[in-house]
Amino acid sequence: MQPYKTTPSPNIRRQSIMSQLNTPKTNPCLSPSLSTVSSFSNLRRPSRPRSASISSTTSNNSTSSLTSVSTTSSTIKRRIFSPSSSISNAYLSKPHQRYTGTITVAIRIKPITEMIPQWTAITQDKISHPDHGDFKFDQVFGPQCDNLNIFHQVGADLVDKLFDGFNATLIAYGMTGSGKTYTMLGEGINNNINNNIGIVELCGSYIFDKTQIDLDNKYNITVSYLEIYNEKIHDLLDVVKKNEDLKLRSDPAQVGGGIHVVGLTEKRCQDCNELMKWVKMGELSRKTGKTDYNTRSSRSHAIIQIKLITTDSFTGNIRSNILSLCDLAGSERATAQLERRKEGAYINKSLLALGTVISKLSVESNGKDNGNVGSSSVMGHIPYRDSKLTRLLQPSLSGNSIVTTICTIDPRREASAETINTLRFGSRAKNISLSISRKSINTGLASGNGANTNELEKDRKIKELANLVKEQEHIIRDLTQEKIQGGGYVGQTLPHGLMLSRESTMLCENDFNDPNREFLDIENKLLKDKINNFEKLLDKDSRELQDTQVVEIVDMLPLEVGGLLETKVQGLESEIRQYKSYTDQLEKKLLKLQLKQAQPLPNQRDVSPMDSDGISPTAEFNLTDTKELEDIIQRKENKINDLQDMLYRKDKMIEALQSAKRLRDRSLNPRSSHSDTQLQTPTKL
Ligand SMILES: Nc1ncnc2c1ncn2[C@@H]1O[C@H](COP(=O)(O)OP(=O)(O)OP(=O)(O)O)[C@@H](O)[C@H]1O
Repeated sequence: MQPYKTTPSPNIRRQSIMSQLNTPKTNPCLSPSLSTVSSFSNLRRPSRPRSASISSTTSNNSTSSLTSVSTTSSTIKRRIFSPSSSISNAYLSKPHQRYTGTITVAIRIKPITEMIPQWTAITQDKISHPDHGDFKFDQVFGPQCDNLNIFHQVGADLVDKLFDGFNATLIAYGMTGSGKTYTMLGEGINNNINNNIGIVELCGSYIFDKTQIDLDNKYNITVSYLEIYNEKIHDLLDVVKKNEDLKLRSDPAQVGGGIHVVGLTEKRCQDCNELMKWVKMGELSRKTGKTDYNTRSSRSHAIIQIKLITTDSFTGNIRSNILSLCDLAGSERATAQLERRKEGAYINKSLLALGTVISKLSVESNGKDNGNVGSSSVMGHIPYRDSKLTRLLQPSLSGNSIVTTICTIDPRREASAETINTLRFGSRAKNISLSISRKSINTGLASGNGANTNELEKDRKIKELANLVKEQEHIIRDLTQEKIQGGGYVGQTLPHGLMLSRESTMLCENDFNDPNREFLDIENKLLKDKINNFEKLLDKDSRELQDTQVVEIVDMLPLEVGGLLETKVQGLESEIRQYKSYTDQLEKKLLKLQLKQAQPLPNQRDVSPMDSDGISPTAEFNLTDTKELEDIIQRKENKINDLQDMLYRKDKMIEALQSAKRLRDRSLNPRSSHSDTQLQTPTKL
């Protein structure tokens, strides 16, 4: 196979990558110069990896061509994938519904100045050790391999799957200083050297390149960047809260498939430059430090997530998929520095947890392969919760994502123990089988997907608010035309919560030159009259509410209400009794007065003591003057009328109280009192 060069030759540029990948060639990454120390017999480029297979028969992989373009920085030669019909054919073809295979594992050997020790024999997909045996992988990248080549072999495929509707995860794993960050982010991302751009940027370029040539779909791309430092999750894109420990929440509706980092910043990107701007910004916040093996060692696990939201231009259907790019912190032996030791303990602990999870999943997968699915020996508990790292990777490792792991190794003798560990990790991961279904498409606003819903919900809210603003503008215009006077509406809440301010009403008040004003005044008055009439009618309606209707309402009330009514009615009954005795007295007094009125004027001997109402009969009968007598009679008559009025009112009150009593009875025993719906005549007083 022809080596991939940093600046591809023109014929490579125009040549389909897939056609290169499918041609059996010598692995460019295993230079013959290494054959003196390693076994390079049978070095042939595999026809195309490897463990994964697509259940559908139509198999189209990435077919993009290369081009070399200058970026804004003229010193940096950046390679992106230019549009070509072959690309569009690749991902516009009918996507597969299911992906089955295993985790793809590639090994990357770091170049070293010294000779690679004799203890290894390296082939295209195998590393052999005299003591530890053979470790089989999907791909072994030799020290000559550059990031672009690695991207072709493992990265482009993941991006293609992302566009096919799968989630995809790429994990860089290896000991400190072995080249994980170099692989993921390239050389000197922090000092803009960028001679050898990393997988993240290459994936980003490819993603944006793909979106540009696809006229059938619209794309939204966001990026998030977090680190797990000393078991705390930090948002690397939030400079203010970058040290806040973000919480994890289980949410199956999430695009990634179940674990949601609460409050994690997502930045929308228009192109790859913007995406890389955020990545570089995040890198500045990432915790680094000097270790025995690496002058700028990443002290945290970092996960960049690129979310691709695809909207079908014709149907409006929406789908979200995530590409997770993980640059793990490196495993290391204890160091003298206290700070590094503490970090190292956290790193090692979480890597151990990841190793355990991988190991268990691997055993489980082997069990399945051996037909032991369901057997308790193989279906053990997977301890995802042992670390934040495994928790975050849980959705990816448990079947929500296609996973590729690049294990970086440092071939120096002194790192051999770590190298063996890494190889073991890689070969276990390779055993893990995946069966991933393509993310279903969400139809428009009825999306069931959490993240889509969020996006759509936001769009819907924006539309709703824009409509509201328009509506409110109309209301303001209408109100202004109606020339609201005297601030009658000030402070009132109008439709949709619009509060009319004093200023806006002033505006209306001050405009007296409107020719329609008189007409509007009349119309206003008519409307007010109408309201009054309606209010009266409503009043009448409530007064005329029949007792039978009330009974129906009472029947609907819960039984406990009966108890409350009972207490209330007992009070009312006692009031009735008091009123009754009072009205009895009044009646007697009235009778007495009526009798007196009917009798001839008494003489002085018949003088009665002063009445309790303050009218002294004595005073009356001493008078001889007829006019005065008439006055007295008149006053007596008035008094009688008053008392009769009072009696009438009492009568009504008793009537109401009795009605309440009946309601009480019915609510306590609704069935038996159904028949008794007629109003009883009030007690004759
Ligand atoms: N394939 C490679 N080619 C050239 N240089 C490399 C390669 N891999 C790593 N290096 C160099 O080795 C050093 C350590 O690499 P890097 O920081 O990527 O390691 P790491 O695995 O991320 O370590 P840590 O876990 O400590 O962060 C860097 O200076 C890097 O440029």
